[in-house]
Amino acid sequence: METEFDPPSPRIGSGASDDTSAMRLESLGKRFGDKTAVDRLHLSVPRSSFFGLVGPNGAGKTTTLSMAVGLLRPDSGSAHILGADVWQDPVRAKELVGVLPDGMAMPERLTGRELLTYTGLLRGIDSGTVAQRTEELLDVLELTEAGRTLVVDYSAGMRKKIGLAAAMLHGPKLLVLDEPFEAVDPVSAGTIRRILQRFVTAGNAVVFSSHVMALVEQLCDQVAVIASGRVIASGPLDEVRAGTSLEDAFVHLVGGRTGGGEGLSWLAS
Ligand SMILES: Nc1ncnc2c1ncn2[C@@H]1O[C@H](COP(=O)(O)OP(=O)(O)OP(=O)(O)O)[C@@H](O)[C@H]1O
Repeated sequence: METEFDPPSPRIGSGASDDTSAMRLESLGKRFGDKTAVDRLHLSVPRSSFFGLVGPNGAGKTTTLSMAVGLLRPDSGSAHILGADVWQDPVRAKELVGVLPDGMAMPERLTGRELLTYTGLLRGIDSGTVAQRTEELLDVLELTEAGRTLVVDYSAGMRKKIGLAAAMLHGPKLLVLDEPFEAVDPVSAGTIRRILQRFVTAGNAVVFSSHVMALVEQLCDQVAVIASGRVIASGPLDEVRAGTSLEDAFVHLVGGRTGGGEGLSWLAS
């Protein structure tokens, strides 16, 4: 297991020629005013891995993932996706990655089907392939009916699913998903899990953030814990949880408070 005090592992190299990582972040930094959201963060995601990113609220997960995929410009450091520099070679990097951002802004006045068609054509995919993939994705994600509904009328879970479909449409090699299971019903969550597992089995990689430790334990072979904008532990799931549950390891690593029963006496009276 790597901790922030360990020397960088051999996986964390430098330069685009190191192609052993699906995603490699080096000394990534971002400040918002006085607030350091991401603090010289290093992270290496092996190819063919199902990688879970966990951390307390405000730890910097969304900011990190946004910089990793080219949605937010870092103040410092670099991000590579399968050897492509996200900020020097954005077109190549964006061919390789599919992204489900947190709270993604969507064209609200399109139907789900139109959204996927528009996304595919913008990606430069021929219209026949776009039409075929669109129908397949709508079917698999149980959105066939919703394909005729305007996105503005979608529920939170439907938004996640159509966002995931849009992320997968161009056949990326890496999926970066911010809270992909949030607000998704259990049946759809099972479908998404199976789709992602097949994607990884085929040699691709998934990075996703979640607050649901049981889900991360169930799906991921690799995990990183982020706190205060830094990776405080990273590596194979079994090494990070070190014989305990991931939840216990998480609380231990981030120094969680065990209290909560004291105070708020007015509420319990
Ligand atoms: N656009 C912004 N402007 C100012 N501060 C920001 C902005 N985006 C994020 N932050 C701050 O940066 C820190 C990291 O936020 P971030 O959203 O990356 O955390 P997170 O780990 O994804 O949190 P959560 O688990 O609650 O979603 C927080 O303190 C947040 O308030």
